[in-house]
Amino acid sequence: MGSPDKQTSKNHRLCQAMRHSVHGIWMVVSQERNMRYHIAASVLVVIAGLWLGLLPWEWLWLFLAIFTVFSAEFMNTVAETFCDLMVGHRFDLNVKKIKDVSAGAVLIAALFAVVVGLIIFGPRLLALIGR
Ligand SMILES: Nc1ncnc2c1ncn2[C@@H]1O[C@H](COP(=O)(O)OP(=O)(O)OP(=O)(O)O)[C@@H](O)[C@H]1O
Repeated sequence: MGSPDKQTSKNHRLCQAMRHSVHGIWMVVSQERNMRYHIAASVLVVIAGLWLGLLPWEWLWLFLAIFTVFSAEFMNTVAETFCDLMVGHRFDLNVKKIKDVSAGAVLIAALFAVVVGLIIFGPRLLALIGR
């Protein structure tokens, strides 16, 4: 993706808003290593789900977990970027609190995803091992 445009006014068209949203998604995916780990893990989980033939309600829980983690990572990136904009490399106790709490939110979302994964895949994997 090229250098960002210099627009500071509101979006006037839906396609303009969409373009900026896609740019935002691309920035997180291309710049945040953890986001790429989340995507890789999600792709593996979806492949495993297809292989094991999950039920519709199981897919719903899985996608809820996946998108909860993605959303938390996006908000974490927003918090980190805003903090860095405010204080740069200067140590600040409030910035530490914001960044740590924000990282904690991602961790909680990831734990939720692990629990959902265990509930959905655990019995199936045990059955496969026990064959
Ligand atoms: N300006 C700052 N003032 C105080 N503490 C900071 C500051 N910048 C970073 N920290 C501390 O360092 C930790 C790591 O900060 P950083 O911005 O690198 O987050 P990260 O979670 O490692 O980033 P990423 O999500 O990109 O991997 C923060 O959780 C916070 O405790």
